[in-house]
Order: sequence, then C-alpha cells, then structure tokens
Amino acid sequence: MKQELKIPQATTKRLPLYYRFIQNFAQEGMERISSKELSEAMKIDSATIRRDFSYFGALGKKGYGYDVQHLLQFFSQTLDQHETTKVALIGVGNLGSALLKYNFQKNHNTHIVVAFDSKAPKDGKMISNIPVFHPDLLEEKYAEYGAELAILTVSPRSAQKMADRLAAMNAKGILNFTPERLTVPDSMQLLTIDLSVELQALIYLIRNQEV
Ligand SMILES: NC(=O)c1ccc[n+]([C@@H]2O[C@H](COP(=O)([O-])OP(=O)(O)OC[C@H]3O[C@@H](n4cnc5c(N)ncnc54)[C@H](O)[C@@H]3O)[C@@H](O)[C@H]2O)c1
Repeated sequence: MKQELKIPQATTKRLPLYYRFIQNFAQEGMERISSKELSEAMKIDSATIRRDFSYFGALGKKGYGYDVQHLLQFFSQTLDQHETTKVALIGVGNLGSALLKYNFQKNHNTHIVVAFDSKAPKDGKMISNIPVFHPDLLEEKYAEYGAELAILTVSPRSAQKMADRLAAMNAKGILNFTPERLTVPDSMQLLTIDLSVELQALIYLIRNQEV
C-alpha cells in the first residue's frame, strides 16, 4: 500500500475483507455490484463502504455501482497479493502454536516461515513443519529466512525487548498479540490485537444497544 495515502487504520483493516468478498463475486460471474449489495453481503453499512472506497479515488460510477473486475484488479494491486509476505512468529506457546498450525493456509500470500521460542534448542526444532529457533538466533535466522514482519506472541514481559530487537533489524511491522502497549519507531508499523479490549468493546456495544 502506498505510504503517502493517509488511510484510516479502520479502513485499512477492512481492505482484505473487501478483497475476499470481491473475489467471491467475481467467481460467481458478477460483473458489477452496488455498495448496497456489498453492504448486505459484508454486513458493513453502505456509507462506510462508499467512504472507504473514496480514499482511493473514483472506483465506481454513480448509478452504475462498481465494476467487479476493476475492483478485483485494484485490491489485488493495492494489497500486493501477487507477492508472498514471509512472517516470523516470536513466542510458540499456547497462542503461537495455534497460529503456527493454522499458518494462513487459506491465504497463499502470507506465510510464517520461521519461529522463535526461548524454550527451543539452539539448533532449532520443527513444529508444524516450521523451524523454531532460540531467540539468541533471531537476527541471523530472521534475515536468513527473509522474514519481513513478525507476529509477537511472547509473554508480556518479553514483548518490548523483542520489539526493540525487531526495530533494530528494520523489521517492517509487528502484529502484537501481547497486552503490552509497545513503543516502536515511526518507520515501523504496529498493529495490536488485544482480545480483552475487543471483548470489552463488544460488551459495551451490547449493553448500549440494550438501553
Ligand atoms: N492464549 C490466549 O488465548 C491469548 C489471547 C490473547 C492474548 N494472549 C497473549 O499472547 C501472548 C502469548 O500467550 P500464550 O497463552 O501463548 O502464552 P504462553 O506462556 O503459552 O507462551 C508464551 C511463549 O513465549 C515464549 N517466550 C517468552 N519470552 C520469549 C522471547 N523473548 N523470545 C521468544 N519466545 C519467548 C515462552 O517460552 C512461551 O512458549 C501473551 O502475551 C498473552 O497475554 C494470549
């Protein structure tokens, strides 16, 4: 995605979802789609969809809707779906093991290629067909396996230390599953998935709806 476009994070997070739905529409042979149809399929309100798409210029025409092939090409290019992104996983405990096993099998463009855990032996071991090394080898193996970004599933107390090491190696980004609020340089992208926060937000939405 181009850096110069100031796209809100909420919009950015919806882009892969749009792409997935548009792929389905194309497979069904649909040639054009309205924001209302997209809205009904994706359960996102159509004003949000129109606003999200407006960040990328004129993707559709008033009264016509969106050309499915055009959208497909646009999202494929925007999300760099032709290139595989190699990911490192740091912390292979309960959550990390599950992610390693899952390894984005349905998305052929993202792949965990190497993992690290402080309990792993220095010469590594295989878990779910992926090599897992001791974090002493992070810098060496991260580069050797061509990882671009990292998923952080270490215990909270190790999170900032590992983020600092990733920043020092110019890792492009971190998907942080730990509850730690990490500090990273501006040159690095950071997304935090805090399940407790998401759950609290859901509970808040449910309670507000009930009032
Ligand atoms: N399990 C969940 O459902 C869940 C949900 C949301 C968030 N989290 C968060 O995700 C993180 C992992 O959770 P978990 O349940 O898998 O914990 P876990 O204790 O099972 O696993 C953590 C793993 O990280 C390893 N580790 C610790 N320091 C390390 C380092 N410096 N380098 C490499 N490996 C290191 C440990 O050896 C361990 O295997 C925690 O921060 C937790 O708060 C977990």
